[in-house]
Amino acid sequence: MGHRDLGQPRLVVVSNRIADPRKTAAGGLAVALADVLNSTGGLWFGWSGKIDDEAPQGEGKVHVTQAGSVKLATVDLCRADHDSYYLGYANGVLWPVFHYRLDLADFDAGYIAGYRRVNQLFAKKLMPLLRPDDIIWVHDYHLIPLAAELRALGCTQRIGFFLHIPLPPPLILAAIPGHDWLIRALFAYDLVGFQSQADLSHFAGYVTAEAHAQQVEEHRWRAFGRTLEANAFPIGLDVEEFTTLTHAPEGRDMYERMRSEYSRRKLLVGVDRLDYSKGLPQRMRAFRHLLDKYPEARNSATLVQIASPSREDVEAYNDILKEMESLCGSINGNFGELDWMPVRYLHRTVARARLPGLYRASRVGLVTPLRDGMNLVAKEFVVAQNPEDPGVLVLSRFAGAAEQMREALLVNPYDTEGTAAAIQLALSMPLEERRERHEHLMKTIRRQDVHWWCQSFLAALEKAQAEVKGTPWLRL
Ligand SMILES: O=P(O)(O)OC[C@H]1O[C@H](O[C@H]2O[C@H](CO)[C@@H](O)[C@H](O)[C@H]2O)[C@H](O)[C@@H](O)[C@@H]1O
Ligand SMILES: O=c1ccn([C@@H]2O[C@H](COP(=O)(O)OP(=O)(O)O)[C@@H](O)[C@H]2O)c(=O)[nH]1
Repeated sequence: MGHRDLGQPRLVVVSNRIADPRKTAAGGLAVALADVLNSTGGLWFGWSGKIDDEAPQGEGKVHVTQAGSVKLATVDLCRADHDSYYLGYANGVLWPVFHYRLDLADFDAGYIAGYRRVNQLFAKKLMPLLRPDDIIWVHDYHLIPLAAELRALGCTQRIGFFLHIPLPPPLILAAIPGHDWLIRALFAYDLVGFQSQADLSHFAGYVTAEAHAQQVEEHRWRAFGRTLEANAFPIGLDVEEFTTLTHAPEGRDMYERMRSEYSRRKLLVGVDRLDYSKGLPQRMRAFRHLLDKYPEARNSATLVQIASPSREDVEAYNDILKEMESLCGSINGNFGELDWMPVRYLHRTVARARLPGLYRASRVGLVTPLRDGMNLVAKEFVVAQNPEDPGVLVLSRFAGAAEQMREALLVNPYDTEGTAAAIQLALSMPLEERRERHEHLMKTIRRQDVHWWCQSFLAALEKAQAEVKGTPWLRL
């Protein structure tokens, strides 16, 4: 995909997390959007990552810089806004509920006001930067009401929304106090995209049952006086970029080092943010079961688990760190030998440039979330493999990626024995079967890459009927 031509609408991307698109970032959303904007150019607007203790509530300084063909505009947040919007509502309410974890949600009534204030702030700061023919693409659960706030300020441009995380079944969604407000806000967009068909069907179920929406065409629903298009657009990788990274000096160096360190053993690898949705304790228990039940794995399989620190100020994340340390410690204590430690656990972020070498040196990739919007690590692991001697992906059926990646070994991460058996199968899989599975997975990953994702979403948005002028505006 080349830069958007003169005369074509400019792409404006809005997301909470932004990154310099010329550098690598951790977190699937920032990685994917940097890849997209690097090839299209445009404006990327979001939170600066800074907290300004001087700023009053609902206010923040805007910083504008140029990064190659991308203009970056970022806003600071004051502590109270950051805490109620990002830690509170986005990551204390929406994240757990959208990942089916009502038990972890903190329905503090104060959070929603901060969430709304920051969405209003984003709308206010973005408006003056917009051109009449811009096409605006808003990302993720932090910014669901942004289009409605922009519309309230007179924005008539096309606006699309993509949800990177799962959308739960209607009755789980309906547990959020004010859920109707959130879904009503979605109808201010012209197009809403989801990661999977499962998410799309939950959306259809919710709007039909709770908002009495009418389905007017295959992918169009009418409610609150507006018609909205919704569809599934599974996010992909920049396969070329990741392949280049694999063969770059840093990738090769990492590969060589891992191979020589583990020349006598088979490596298993896990790379995740330390998040309860990623199923890390369940993975450790499955690995422990493997060592217990399949003695041939002892002294011959080593699991390298990277757990990148994440959202440490959100209460629901407190326990997982201790649980992981205790599980890894007890596995090493019980099964380790003087010359072999079963688990190498790193509680830190590893630079993305080093990951392909680690993936390529591993016989098994473990991607076993309890729920995940997509999971780009699953795709990265496959792309980094040597096609002549590829490793095997063990993938949770509850990751969005499982809808596309049927040739992985699909597991139920809650089933310790079943997951251990799949790991054992992966460790002993014959070369021919590994090659066949890898070839099929690569075909899908190449066909539905990040450029396909971006082009198909934007093509649908450009076609979506502009119903903005003269629409009686739904006030939130
Ligand atoms: O920004 P953070 O709070 O540090 O969190 C990092 C990102 O996590 C989530 O990523 C999701 O998007 C990925 C790409 O589509 C997808 O593969 C993954 O399954 C999702 O969990 C979150 O949705 C992003 O907003 C965060 O930036
Ligand atoms: O220590 C780490 C951990 C993760 N990542 C990257 O962060 C992204 C994680 O995206 P994913 O979709 O798997 O999950 P998310 O963290 O966005 O929920 C992937 O590109 C990883 O390569 C990284 O660079 N270093």
